[in-house]
Amino acid sequence: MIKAVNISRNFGGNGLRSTDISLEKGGFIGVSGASGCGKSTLLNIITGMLRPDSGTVIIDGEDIFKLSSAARTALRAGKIGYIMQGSVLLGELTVLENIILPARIAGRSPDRAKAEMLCRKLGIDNVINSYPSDISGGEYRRTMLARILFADTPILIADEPTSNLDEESASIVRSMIKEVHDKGVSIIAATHDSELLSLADRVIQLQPLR
Ligand SMILES: Nc1ncnc2c1ncn2[C@@H]1O[C@H](COP(=O)(O)OP(=O)(O)OP(=O)(O)O)[C@@H](O)[C@H]1O
Repeated sequence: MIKAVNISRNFGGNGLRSTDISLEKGGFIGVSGASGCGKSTLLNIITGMLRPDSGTVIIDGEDIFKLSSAARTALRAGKIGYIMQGSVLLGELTVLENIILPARIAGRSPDRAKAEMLCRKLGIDNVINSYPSDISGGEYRRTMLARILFADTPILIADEPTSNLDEESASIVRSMIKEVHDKGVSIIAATHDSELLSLADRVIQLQPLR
C-alpha cells in the first residue's frame, strides 16, 4: 500500500537518514528510535506532508511527489488517517462536531450514530457535547483518534499515539489500534511505547543522522 525507497531529509545536520519502508495490506509496522532520529520526519514524508531530499514514495501505485499538491492532498484524505504530533481540535466545536468535521468538509452527511459508538468505545461518550477546553488531555487525544477512525481510511499512520497519556487512556488507544488492525486496516505507528510496538508485525529501528 505504501512503498518508500531511499527517503531522506536533512535539516542542517539533523533529520532522517536514508530509509526504506514498505507497508503491505493489513500490515502493522512499528517505528522506534531515540528522540530526534527522524520518526515524525519519516511519517510526514510517507503521508506526503513533507518533501524528501531523496527517494520515492509510492501509495497504491502513485508516485505521490510527482502529483500536484492538490492531488496529493486528495489521495491522502481518501486513503490515510494521520494522527500527527501537535494536531489540534477546533475550540469552537464540541467533541462530537470535531469528530464528524472531516466528513462534513468532504461533503458527506456524517453518521452521528457511528460517531457516538466510537466515543463509547473510546470512553469519551460523557464529554461528547463538551468543548475541547473543558476536557482532559487524555480525552482530547482520544477525540483526535476518534476523528481519524471515523473517516474509515484503509491506512492509519500514528505518531506517538499513546505518549503523555495516563495508563487507562493509553490502554484504550492501544486496544482501538489493535481492533482496527484486526479489521484489516494497515498501520504504521511511531512510538516509544513497548506495549504498542509489541502489537506490530515488524519494527523498524531508526538510527540518528549523526
Ligand atoms: N522543520 C524542521 N526544521 C528544522 N529541523 C527539523 C525540522 N523537523 C525536524 N527537524 C529536526 O530533525 C530531527 C528529527 O526530528 P523528528 O521530529 O523527525 O524526530 P523524532 O524521532 O520524531 O523525535 P521525537 O521522538 O522526539 O518526537 C530533529 O533533530 C529535529 O530537530
